[in-house]
Order: sequence, then structure tokens, then C-alpha cells
Amino acid sequence: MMIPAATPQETVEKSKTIDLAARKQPEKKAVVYDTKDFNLWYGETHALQNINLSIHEKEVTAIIGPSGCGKSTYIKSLNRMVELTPSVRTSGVISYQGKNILDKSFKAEELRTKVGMVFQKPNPFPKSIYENVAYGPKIHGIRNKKILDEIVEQSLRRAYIWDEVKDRLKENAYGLSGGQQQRLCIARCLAIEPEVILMDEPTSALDPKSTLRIEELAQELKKEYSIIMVTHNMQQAARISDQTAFFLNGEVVECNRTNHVFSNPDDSRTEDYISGRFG
Ligand SMILES: Nc1ncnc2c1ncn2[C@@H]1O[C@H](COP(=O)(O)OP(=O)(O)OP(=O)(O)O)[C@@H](O)[C@H]1O
Repeated sequence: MMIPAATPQETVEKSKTIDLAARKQPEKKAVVYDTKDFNLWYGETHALQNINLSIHEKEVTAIIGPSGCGKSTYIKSLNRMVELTPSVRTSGVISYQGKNILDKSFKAEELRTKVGMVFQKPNPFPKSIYENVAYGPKIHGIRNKKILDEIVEQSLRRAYIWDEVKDRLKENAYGLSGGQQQRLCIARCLAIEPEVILMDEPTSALDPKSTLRIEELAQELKKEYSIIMVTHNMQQAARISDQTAFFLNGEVVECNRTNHVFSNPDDSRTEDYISGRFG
């Protein structure tokens, strides 16, 4: 039997279907952290109010907002560091990989092996470059020198500092420049094989060249890790993040794809802040 040739209309319809199938939606990334109705008080100060925020894996999420709006408090809540302040009280839920980390049964130590943190000021230990990176794996029970050597080299390579330090691994980390110290701190963080890296203004103490290197590094690292970065630098947030959350007076005013936040924000307060009208 002869199969009738497709009519021109049918051909158009068919090619439309193929076109739509080929033009796949961008892959939706899994949620790593899901924050629901989260509140935090320092004594009487209600520092975070009804925070609702999802953070996706293998993306850079930028947290922006004026001084005192709660950015650091929020990222320190994500690894429960904030609870080191005795007056802190919280309500709501922060789920990490589906488990509520605020639940009393959830062990903070478990979280700290999965979530690394890099601070505003590079804070290497007063030890050799090697020992700074080997410290975390040693705490986790790795004693074999060959394995430790491999972890140290791999971590320093991934933080793009290996070539600069490979011949001085036994020297004190304090002898490195600020930018090198910050990359060393990132290597120290990578050595524990985290899933998430929290960065609290990681470039604010660095010169423009070192800042650029950290930004490039964050772009590279997001292929393997989820990164949450507090920054005061709008260009930096626009350059390197996939999602941006704008905090103001302890609330999230807007959280959206970075392109959207910077080109067409939903809230006029976001627009005022990113265009430098306040903050
Ligand atoms: N340990 C603390 N005890 C009491 N209040 C605190 C403490 N830490 C922060 N706060 C208050 O909580 C609010 C949020 O502070 P936080 O440091 O999170 O803001 P931020 O947005 O990170 O500010 P910055 O950009 O200046 O670092 C501020 O009002 C601050 O004074």
C-alpha cells in the first residue's frame, strides 16, 4: 500500500513538533536548601523575618542588601554557626537535602562536613600551607600520608593556587598574599569534600586582581558545588551569580534569576538598591 505524502500543512505541524522537542527547557536544578517561614531573633532584635528562599544545586546564589539587613545572619544560619551566639532564637524550617537542620535531632557536625565556609577576611591557621589543607581530612580520621598528599595537591589545584605554592608547602601560610590566603582557605574548604560553599563577602578584603581570580574560581567551582555568596558588590553579583536574593531590614524583598533582578526587578525597592539610590 502506498503511504500518502504529507500535505504541506502536515509537514509544517510536524516540523513545529520537532522544533519544540529540540528546544528543551533549561534543566531545573534540584533544591539544596529550602527555607520556609524562617525567623531569627538576637535577644529582642528580630533580625530575620519570615524568610522563604530556595537554593539550587550547582549554582551561585548571591545575597545582596544594605548593611545590617541580615545577610551574614542568614548564611550563618545555613551551617548553624549562628547558634554559637547564646541569645539566638529561631522559628520555621531550613531544610538541607530534605532534612530540617533546625530540628533538635539534626547534628550540626553532620552539616559541617557537607557545608564549607569562607569568610570576609582570609583566616588561615598559623600553620604551614600543607597543614592548613590537611587539617580537615586529618580531623576526619585520614592518617595515610600518601592519601593526605593527594588531597592537599588536588584541593590546591582546584582552588587554582597549586602552581604558586607547590614549592613552599612547608612554609607558614601567613607568608602568602591576601588573595593567595583566600584561595588557600577555599582549598582548605574543598579538602573536606563539601557539597555547599558559603562565602561571606570573600573578596571585600582583596585587590581587584585577586577579586577577579576568586570570581573566576567561583564560576569554575559551581560545576561541582552549590555556592551561596554574600556580596556588597552589585557588579560581582550580576557577573557571577545565577540567582540573586535581595534582603532588606531582615526580609527577602525579592529572589529571582540574576538577569531578571538586575534588568527588570519586580519590586521598586530592589531597583532603588541596585541603582545605588540607597544602601
Ligand atoms: N551577635 C549579635 N548580637 C546581636 N545582634 C546582632 C548580632 N549579630 C548581628 N546582629 C544584628 O542583626 C542584624 C543583622 O546583622 P547581619 O550581620 O546579619 O547583617 P549584614 O546584612 O550581614 O550586615 P553587613 O553587610 O554590615 O555585614 C543587625 O541589626 C545586627 O546589628
